[in-house]
Amino acid sequence: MENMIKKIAILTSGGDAPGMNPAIRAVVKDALAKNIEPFLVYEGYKGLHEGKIESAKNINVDKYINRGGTFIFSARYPAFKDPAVRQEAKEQLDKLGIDALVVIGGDGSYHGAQLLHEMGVKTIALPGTIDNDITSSDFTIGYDTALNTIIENIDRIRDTMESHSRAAIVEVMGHGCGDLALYSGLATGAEVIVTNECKISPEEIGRIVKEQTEKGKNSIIVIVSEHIYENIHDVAKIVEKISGKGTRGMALEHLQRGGIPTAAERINSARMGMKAVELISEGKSGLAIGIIKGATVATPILEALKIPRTDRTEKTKKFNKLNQA
Ligand SMILES: Nc1ncnc2c1ncn2[C@@H]1O[C@H](COP(=O)(O)OP(=O)(O)O)[C@@H](O)[C@H]1O
Ligand SMILES: O=P(O)(O)OC[C@H]1O[C@](O)(COP(=O)(O)O)[C@@H](O)[C@@H]1O
Repeated sequence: MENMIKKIAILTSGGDAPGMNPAIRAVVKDALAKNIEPFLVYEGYKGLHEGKIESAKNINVDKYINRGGTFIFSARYPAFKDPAVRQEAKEQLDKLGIDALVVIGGDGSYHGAQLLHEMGVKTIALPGTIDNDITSSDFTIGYDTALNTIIENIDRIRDTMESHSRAAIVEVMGHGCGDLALYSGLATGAEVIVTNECKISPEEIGRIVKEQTEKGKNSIIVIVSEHIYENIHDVAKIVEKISGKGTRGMALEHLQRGGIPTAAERINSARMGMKAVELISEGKSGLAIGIIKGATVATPILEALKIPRTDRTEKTKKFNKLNQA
C-alpha cells in the first residue's frame, strides 16, 4: 500500500528527561526506514510556533543515544494555550508539508498534543517526564534513570550521615506523584518516606528519628516528595530539636533530572518511539503511547489524561514499616 504519510516532525516539551534522546533517535531512524522524512522541532511548542524546524535526513542522531537531556531542547511555553498561537504553529507545519507530529512530554504537553490533534495535525504523544505521573504507561521516559540517580545519591548521603551519626531529610522531585520518593525509599532503606499520599509532620518525623536512634540506628534517611514542606532546612531544624540527632536538610533538585539514560530507559524509549512511527504510518492520531505489563500500547490522549493514579497510601505505609523495623 502506498504510504500516505510523507513527513513527520518530533518535539520534546516540558521538563527534559533522560531517554528523550534515544526516543528521538528511534523516531528519526524508523521514519527513514519507512521512507518518511523526519523533521526536528527545536525548543518544544515555542520552537514549533517560531518555525524552528529542520529536516533530520542528514543529521547523525546516533551519537545522542547515550546522552541525557534532549538534544532538540525543551521549553515551557504557556502561550501555547492560546488558540491563535496554536493556529500559527500548525501553519509552520503546513508550510513544510509535514503531516504528523510526535510530542514527547508530560501531561501539560499531552494537553497541547490533544489540541493539535483536534486541529487536524496527526499527533502521537510519548510519556516524557522523570515524575512517572502519566498513568497510561507503567513508567515514563526518564523515570528509571532519575530513580537510579536518586538512589546513587542517597547511598552517598548515607555514607556521610553514617560517619557522623546524623539524619538527612532529602527532598526529591515528582510534581505531586510520590513514585520517585516511594521507590527510592524502598531501594535505599530510607527510614521515613513522605509523599502527598502519606504526609508526616516535621514533629512526627522528629519523634520517629528519636525512636529509630534509640533502636540503635546510627544514620537515618528521610525521603520527602517536593512541595510538601515550604523549607526543607526548617524541617531539619525541627527534627534535630525533637530527636536530639544532628540533622541536615537537602534537595536533590535538577541533578536528578540529568545523566546517562539507563539500559531500561534506552530500550523502552526506542520501543515507544518505534510504536509512534508505526501508528503514524497507519494514519492514526490523538494517541498516547505507553508500556503496560511489558506490552507497548496506545490510548487516546484524552482518556490517558483521565486515568486515575493508583493510590499508594498503603504501599507507602508498608515500606515505612519495613524500613523502620
Ligand atoms: N492546557 C494546555 N493547552 C495547550 N498547551 C499546553 C497546555 N498545558 C501545557 N501546555 C504546553 O505544554 C508545555 C509543557 O507543559 P508542562 O506542564 O510545563 O510540562 P509537562 O508536559 O512535562 O507536564 C507548556 O509549557 C505549554 O506549552
Ligand atoms: O525545571 P523546572 O521548570 O524548575 O521544573 C521543575 C519540575 O519539573 C520536573 O522536574 C519535571 O516535570 P515535568 O516533566 O512534568 O515538566 C518536576 O519534577 C519538577 O517539579
